[in-house]
Amino acid sequence: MNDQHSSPDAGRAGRPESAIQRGYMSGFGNGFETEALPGALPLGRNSPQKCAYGLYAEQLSGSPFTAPRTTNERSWLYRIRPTVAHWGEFRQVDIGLWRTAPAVEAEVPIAPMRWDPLPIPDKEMSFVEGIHTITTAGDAGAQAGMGAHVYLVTRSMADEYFYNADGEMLFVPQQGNLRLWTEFGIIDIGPGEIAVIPRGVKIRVELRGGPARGYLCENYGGAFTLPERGPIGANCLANPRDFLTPVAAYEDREAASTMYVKWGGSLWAADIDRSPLDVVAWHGNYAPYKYDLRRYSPVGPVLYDHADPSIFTVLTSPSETPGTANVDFVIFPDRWLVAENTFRPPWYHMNVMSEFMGLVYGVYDAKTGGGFVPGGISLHNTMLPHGPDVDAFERASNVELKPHRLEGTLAFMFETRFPQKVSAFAAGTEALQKDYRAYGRKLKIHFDPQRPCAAPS
Ligand SMILES: O=C(O)Cc1cc(O)ccc1O
Ligand SMILES: [Fe+2]
Repeated sequence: MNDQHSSPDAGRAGRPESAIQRGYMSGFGNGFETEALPGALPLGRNSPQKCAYGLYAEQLSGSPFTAPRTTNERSWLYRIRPTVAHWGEFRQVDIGLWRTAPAVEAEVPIAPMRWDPLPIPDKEMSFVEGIHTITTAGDAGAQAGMGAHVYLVTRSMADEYFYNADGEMLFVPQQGNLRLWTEFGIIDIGPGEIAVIPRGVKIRVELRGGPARGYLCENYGGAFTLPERGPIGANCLANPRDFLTPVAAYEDREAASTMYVKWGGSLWAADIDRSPLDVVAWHGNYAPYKYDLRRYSPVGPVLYDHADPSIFTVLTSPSETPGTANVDFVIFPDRWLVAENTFRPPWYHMNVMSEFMGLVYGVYDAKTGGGFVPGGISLHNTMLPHGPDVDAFERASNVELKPHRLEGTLAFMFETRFPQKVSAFAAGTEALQKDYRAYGRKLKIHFDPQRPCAAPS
């Protein structure tokens, strides 16, 4: 745990070195308020002439000042030093395999693509070093689109901090547990959970236990929010109360450190001499959060047919066009399948949105023939045909249709309005499955003009 201790303990000059509070506040997009020292948060105002404890006030704006109320996001941070005082001389450093849209590096085949899980290397890799971009879409500079990455982490960041100016980051852990030390407090996540770190929020990513692998959606567009529920009403899907935002926790710590910033598609580094995670209190609605995907309450067809996957949207990043998401984060969790006289897995389809999929655990019901395994990735790009593999088709066409519980499974999709470009790394890695492009050709012809009745064969 580095040299943080439980709160508060005496450090240099008898001052507490940190106040490490653990805990979360419930709700989505609330106006939260939290303080790690009593009275650190100014009452009834944002900018007192002098802040309590000699803190500095700083506003972090996630939306334009003038955004409508529903999308207006900002927080007030009361910190030991404002961010500008943590600002060293930045130099551009190697960004490794992290790419930012627009990044046209490889020919994108007009074919479905699939990858085996990227192996976790033996060498030491921090979160910042371990980002492997698979696809990019849109244009980060235009605040549209996303990057879809796999992170491989084998070491904790130590005296290293990071913030992303290019997008907010949605973590989808697949293996191993992470502790996200953020300016706003501490978030622990593992497989089955997600976390969202808004654009500009400083973090230090630590391992809790063994190495970690997961997926990361870098959303360049509008902040993720909950989808409308329409006629579903006030309950089910992802319920706001299950989203958890950490309580304030700060470090008052001097140490030679490095601040990394991803800004304009490049990685920048500066030497700093104090922890920038020095926010003693904060209030506002722009803050990181986590969510346990197993709390998701799916709603689906209870009589017949297969509904569009939008029923499983956990979070959506809207674009300016209604109903046309910059990115949707959609999951395929445990649930009952009960539809009568129905081909229950996903249908064959072509989609104007492009689909990046991952598997956290279990088996995905459209791909029962193997090849889409936990930690793996598939890409079904704009208007490219896809659907169940031959195994899934034959099974689901012939199975006796009793109520069936899909158990121990969690697949997800980053679905964007933009076509996805494949990174040179993803196009060239051994993990790319060369034979996946042909899976559709294994489907048999069942057509028989003499047999109008669709009885199972
Ligand atoms: O292609 C996929 O596997 C994802 C998906 C699932 C589904 O149930 C309906 C449409 C869709 O794109
Ligand atoms: Fe699809």
